[in-house]
Amino acid sequence: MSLLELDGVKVHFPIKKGVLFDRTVGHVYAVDGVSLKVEAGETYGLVGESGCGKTTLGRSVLRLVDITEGSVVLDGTDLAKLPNEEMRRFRRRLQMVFQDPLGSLNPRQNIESILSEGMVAHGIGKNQEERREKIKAILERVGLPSNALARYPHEFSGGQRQRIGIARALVLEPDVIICDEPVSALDVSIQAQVVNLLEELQEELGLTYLVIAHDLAVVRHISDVIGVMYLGSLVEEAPSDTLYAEPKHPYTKALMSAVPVPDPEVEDRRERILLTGDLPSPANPPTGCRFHTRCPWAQAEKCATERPELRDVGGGHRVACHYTAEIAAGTLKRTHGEVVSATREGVEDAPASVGSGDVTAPEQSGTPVEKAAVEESGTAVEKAEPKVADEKAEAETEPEKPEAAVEKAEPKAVTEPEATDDKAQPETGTESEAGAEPEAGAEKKAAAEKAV
Ligand SMILES: Nc1ncnc2c1ncn2[C@@H]1O[C@H](COP(=O)(O)OP(=O)(O)OP(=O)(O)O)[C@@H](O)[C@H]1O
Repeated sequence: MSLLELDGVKVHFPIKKGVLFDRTVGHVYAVDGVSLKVEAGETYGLVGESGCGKTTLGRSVLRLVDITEGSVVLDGTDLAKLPNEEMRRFRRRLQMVFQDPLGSLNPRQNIESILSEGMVAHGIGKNQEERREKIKAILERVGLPSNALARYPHEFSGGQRQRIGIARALVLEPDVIICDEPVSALDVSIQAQVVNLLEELQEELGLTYLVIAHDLAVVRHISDVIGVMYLGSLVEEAPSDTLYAEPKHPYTKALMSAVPVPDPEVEDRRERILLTGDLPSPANPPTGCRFHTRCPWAQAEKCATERPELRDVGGGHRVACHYTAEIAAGTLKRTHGEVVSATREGVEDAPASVGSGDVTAPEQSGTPVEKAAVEESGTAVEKAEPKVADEKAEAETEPEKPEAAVEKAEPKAVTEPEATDDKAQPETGTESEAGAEPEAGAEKKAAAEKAV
């Protein structure tokens, strides 16, 4: 049995109307029947356009959103069926690292307080002394100075704040960490360091990751298995190398065809598949195959009426398409869309994204994340080190202006029913040393996310 197994997970958000919002007039089919398995010690990468339901799926695993249907089984226990109290205990084993490190850290709490909170809630450490020692060790492990304990989130750079987010997950000794866009809010020069850190921690601590990202480069280098999501469901899943070498679903093919060839000396003879049309609304998804409205090979009737299952085509490669074999053999007529030859010029001019979404292709070799791939040589890690030192120096010598930091902590609407009833309430009266007046929304969000 796999460590984490999702079976037919659906998350449908009701659309409410009426003066009291008491009339349900439809649903947003954010996640619409996802089944996947994450093996212990491995990384499952989930990619897809903005709005395809990646984040909702990640949150459903932690039950931060209500699961409409399906099961989420962690180590033999179906989390979807657990009473709230028991689920809270299970949350220690499932931690989340968020995209916006500042927004998910309470600006009024110092790092020791932020990291201790979950430990106290889950009964880790006999006393604060013991917890502090553990926090210090973990801060050191994630590359932060031990004097970080008494400092506040705004005093750190973006990369350091993400390290704090990772440390907050690690102190609870989780089995699975869900990383939601773990590096997309970071400067590209810092991204590889954080990716490297996640990989090193996985090796040392035997962690299991579910990594959600729109950036194919990040997912490729960190994942053992990759799942491609489109409009609430998986359209393809395969071991990382297989998916990149042999994408079979038309949507994945289109994504991959936007990936530039890294070597400028190599002539790129591939065809680029340009998708037509926008991503349909998840409140009104197309019938049949969800992708048929944009698929270059969509065939009349069948694709518009029958929803394809995710079928195993061998070697752990699963594809949800009625015509996988015919498309691979080149025997199926293209019905619409455009295929252009990818001359080097064409590729370089082409945007590294597909359709209306924001799935971005890996950039040319030499980008920080590509460098992370050369870990065998140690080059990426070596290159990353001086920058980490820079980051430390930056935080020690030039703390960010509190006002600017607070501005960055954009409050997002948080609609996490479970989290709000959880214990996490921001401490009151503990204003930051710098006297920053954090926005209430940011604090609320941090409190909700911290409840994970
Ligand atoms: N609480 C909610 N109520 C109603 N609709 C929601 C809610 N949360 C998400 N949605 C909708 O569900 C769909 C999937 O959203 P989700 O955030 O999971 O997508 P995503 O792939 O993670 O996108 P992004 O990368 O932009 O975060 C979107 O159409 C979104 O508007």
